[in-house]
Amino acid sequence: MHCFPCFSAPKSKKSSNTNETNDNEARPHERRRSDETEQLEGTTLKTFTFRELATATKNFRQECLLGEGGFGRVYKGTLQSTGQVVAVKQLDKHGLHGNKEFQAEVLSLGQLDHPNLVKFVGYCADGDQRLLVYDYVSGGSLQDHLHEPKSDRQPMDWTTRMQIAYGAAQGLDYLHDKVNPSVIYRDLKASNILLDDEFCPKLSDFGLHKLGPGIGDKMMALSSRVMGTYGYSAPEYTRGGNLTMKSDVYSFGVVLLELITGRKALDTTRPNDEQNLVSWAQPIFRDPKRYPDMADLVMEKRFSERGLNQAVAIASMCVQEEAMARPLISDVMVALSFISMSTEDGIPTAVPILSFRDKSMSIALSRHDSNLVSPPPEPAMEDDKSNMSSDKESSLNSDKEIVSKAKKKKHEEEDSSTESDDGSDSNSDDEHEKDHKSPPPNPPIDEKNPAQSLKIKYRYSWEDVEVSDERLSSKSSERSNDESISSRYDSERDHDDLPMKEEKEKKDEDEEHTHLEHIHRSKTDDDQSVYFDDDDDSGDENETSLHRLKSEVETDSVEDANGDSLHRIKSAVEIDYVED
Ligand SMILES: Nc1ncnc2c1ncn2[C@@H]1O[C@H](COP(=O)(O)OP(=O)(O)OP(=O)(O)O)[C@@H](O)[C@H]1O
Repeated sequence: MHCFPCFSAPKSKKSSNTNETNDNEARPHERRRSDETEQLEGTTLKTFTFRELATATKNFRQECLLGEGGFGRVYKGTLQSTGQVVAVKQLDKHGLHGNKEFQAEVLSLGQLDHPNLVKFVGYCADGDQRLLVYDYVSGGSLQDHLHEPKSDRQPMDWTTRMQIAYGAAQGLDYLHDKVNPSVIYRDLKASNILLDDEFCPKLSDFGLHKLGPGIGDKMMALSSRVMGTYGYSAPEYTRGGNLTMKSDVYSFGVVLLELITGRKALDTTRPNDEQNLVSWAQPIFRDPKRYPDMADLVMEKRFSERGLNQAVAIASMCVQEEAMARPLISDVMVALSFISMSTEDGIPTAVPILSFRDKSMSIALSRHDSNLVSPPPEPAMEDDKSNMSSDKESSLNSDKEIVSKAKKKKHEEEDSSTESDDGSDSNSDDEHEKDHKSPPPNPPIDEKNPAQSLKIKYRYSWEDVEVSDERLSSKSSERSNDESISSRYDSERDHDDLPMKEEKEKKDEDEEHTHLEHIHRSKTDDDQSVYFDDDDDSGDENETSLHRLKSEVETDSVEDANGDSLHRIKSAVEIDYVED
């Protein structure tokens, strides 16, 4: 039931123009035939004939129909040539685009590859038929598991739920942060999160909006696809169609709430004030004592209260009305990595190792240097003398690592707008905007709003953990203006100062609604500790305990086979448990 997907190095995006060859004009050196299926050189993407897919799906027989969504019907099929089981999506004809446009879009889709995305296998553009072929994901959707469970199935336990949330966050983070140009998911919801046999989540339906209804079908587009799904769509999106990555974060928050509560995003069978999950949850967010009441009853309270509090806090941050106040999905992902590893008592013993040797990380480190956009280095380029290398290898060989070190991931700054949009949209007058065109001002802190104050502490600390030396120095000054809490805690530890302690207790009281708290403790530029406050609101003042998270970051550059300079980052995170 456990799934610890690791990152795959994203592929460099090629200009889709180079692949806009019409099927009939295919040049022999670009394609290789295998029966009727063709594989595009340089990709794993295949082109299929209509006949081949008709055979695979028994002529699109009803018994093979998996369901029908906004883009068309989906059939289960078996490819005759390989025996591979696939899902074949037959796009509705009203949304048809020209062959070249279609091919450009699917080729760009074919570049997306991540363990938490449904694998796109290939496509068919035959006459007026447009079909997309995906790996078949056997476990059904999250919607099925949460809201239409089979009677012979055990209800999903807490850890599985959090691992699904973590995996989905990784998939979304990949689309937002790891591919260039970024992809806005647009329609994240429980029915679009498919689960394999081991409950590993795979996001489906990503990047399809360009293949949906065309310009002539604008109204249809607005009503059925662009506006997303009611209950999941961010308020700014439903109101005015303003679509950003933060809209995806909102939808993610709704899914996380569904996982926590077992309630549907929209449930018209419930009383009026409970039909919309977010509206129902909002007043509870302001009253943490009620958090345990939110939990899905089928879990029979088999979860740690602390983990629950943290998960609810994250969800509350994601579904904030104000888009700018929502966290980046990368922040959410890191937070969930800890919660998803929690043991029964809520104390994480380990976090998964994540590998970063790709261009995205280089971009993150040198955000303004476009020359750094280069392919990922070959795996065995340089002897890695540090013990991080063995950690990395083991992460590749095993899905689950119980280790004390873990790789931390990068965070984009709010001003990384150069990567923040779906470039496929960039040359269109599409309805969404760049997520961050300029460094956004921090929204004013509303101390009465626990979600907001949580967010601010949280984001600052994570940025500090992972920034490079160069960035850290600039962050230090920023931090010094905003370190009321950290300096308070630091002084307290260093000097055991009684008045300060009293002040802390008062502060604790003031912040009794804060459940996920990260506090800076910077030692050197690349050796920092961050403390997770484990206060579970048990009321026992003497049992305050903290997880110490120590981060070490190392960077270097190496040359690839072409002599191009590649930047690498190695980072380790150590967690230990300290008594306050
Ligand atoms: N790769 C896949 N493997 C297994 N089942 C799939 C796959 N892709 C889609 N399905 C199933 O096919 C059905 C239709 O899926 P589709 O994504 O087209 O629509 P939807 O998610 O139900 O609705 P919407 O289009 O509004 O997102 C769903 O039951 C879905 O779970």
